[in-house]
Amino acid sequence: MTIFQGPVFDMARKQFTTIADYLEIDESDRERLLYPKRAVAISCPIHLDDGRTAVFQGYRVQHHLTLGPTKGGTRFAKSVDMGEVAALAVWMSWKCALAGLPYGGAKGGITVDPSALSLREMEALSRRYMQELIPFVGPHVDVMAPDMGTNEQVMAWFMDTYSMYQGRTVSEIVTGKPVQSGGTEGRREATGLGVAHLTARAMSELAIDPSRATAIIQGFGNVGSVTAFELLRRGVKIIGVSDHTSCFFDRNGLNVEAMVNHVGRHGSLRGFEADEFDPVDLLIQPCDILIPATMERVIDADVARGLKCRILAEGANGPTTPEADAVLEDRGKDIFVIPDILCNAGGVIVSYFEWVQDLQQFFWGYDEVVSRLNQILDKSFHDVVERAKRDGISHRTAAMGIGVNRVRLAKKKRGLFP
Ligand SMILES: NC(=O)C1=CN([C@@H]2O[C@H](COP(=O)(O)OP(=O)(O)OC[C@H]3O[C@@H](n4cnc5c(N)ncnc54)[C@H](O)[C@@H]3O)[C@@H](O)[C@H]2O)C=CC1
Ligand SMILES: O=C(O)CCC(=O)C(=O)O
Repeated sequence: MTIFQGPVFDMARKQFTTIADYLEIDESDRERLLYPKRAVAISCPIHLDDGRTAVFQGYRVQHHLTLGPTKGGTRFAKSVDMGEVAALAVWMSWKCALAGLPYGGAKGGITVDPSALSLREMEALSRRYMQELIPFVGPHVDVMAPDMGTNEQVMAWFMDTYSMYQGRTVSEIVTGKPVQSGGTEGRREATGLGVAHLTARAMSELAIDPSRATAIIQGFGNVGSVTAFELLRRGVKIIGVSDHTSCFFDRNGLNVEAMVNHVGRHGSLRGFEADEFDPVDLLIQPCDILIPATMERVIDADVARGLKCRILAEGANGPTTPEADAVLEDRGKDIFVIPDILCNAGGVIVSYFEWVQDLQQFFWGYDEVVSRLNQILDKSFHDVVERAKRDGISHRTAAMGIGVNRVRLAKKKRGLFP
């Protein structure tokens, strides 16, 4: 019996079994690699604007501490539970190892609909969450960052709350902060920039001309909107976009800039245009590039059978179920998959740069950040594609295989005492 349960953790467990079989990892070593080292559950009471007190459930899971501090985002969403954040923490470990970062994986969050909170309530909840976690985090223990439902402002509140407790500014306690508060140039855009950069690499592998390519993007938050903008800048036509409120599709291309402005003013795509598309059908429309940038498990076996894209670039974490992966395998690899732990690694890579800059109090310019980001992404992309070709395996198995093996070797070298 384990506290890590539910469909998302099951998915991480199934994927791990596939990788452990591929790497021929001993049965006796498997649990040590898969199960998180630490998991904290907290209650966060806050005063609501109407005077009532509400208690929100929060979590933080630290998957392994073998390579350095743990690292990963904080999610505010209705779906958050221990199983979901544990799976996301496990994926962070493989992601960091694939990119060669000196971190284990972590993830945390609060079960809440952030759109139902006022700004004051959001600040109270963010500060209370960090305050409850102070005994369990630290710049060399566990370093948080943004994820779904959180942003630069939430990171600034986290940093301020931790710093007040320490009696000095500790900017290296979280990443993804505003540049004005010790953040790095480029972190806000990093995940989307990385998704677009790797999508361009995939287009070049498949000899697709960006100026003739079309893309559909599910999710128009940090990752989805920056990816849309960056692909557009590279000449790709964005024909489909959705968020949790609305869905739009136009073969002639959507006005991405107007959409970004609308979301900036209204918080979502609701009311952008009257002419809406059925979100259930969006993912299976013909296009060159499909980018899921929302929740886990949106591409199940049925959706996978219906996909008509040539590149599946996973901006989200865990968008494709293991059953869908099996369908994609059966389809004979006609879709070039850029798996999540490779595709969306730009965020944590630039978070690493932010942490390093904060520790040194020596800051880099935007061009340096992006050039170092692209170097790491290019190497990871090359490693994954070559490993997949060499061993006749999927890109996901190759990416996770590289990540899991690096963690396994690090644990093996350190040994187990007594
Ligand atoms: N922010 C980051 O740096 C990173 C984020 N990710 C992953 O990318 C994904 C998106 O994260 P962010 O963009 O940061 O979140 P966000 O909170 O900025 O945006 C989320 C977007 O998804 C939409 N959405 C939520 N549920 C939906 C549904 N059922 N159908 C359609 N749209 C839906 C929301 O309306 C919003 O547009 C998540 O899986 C996250 O874990 C991965 C790596 C880094
Ligand atoms: O920037 C980070 O530390 C983590 C980003 C994240 O949560 C993710 O890659 O899923």
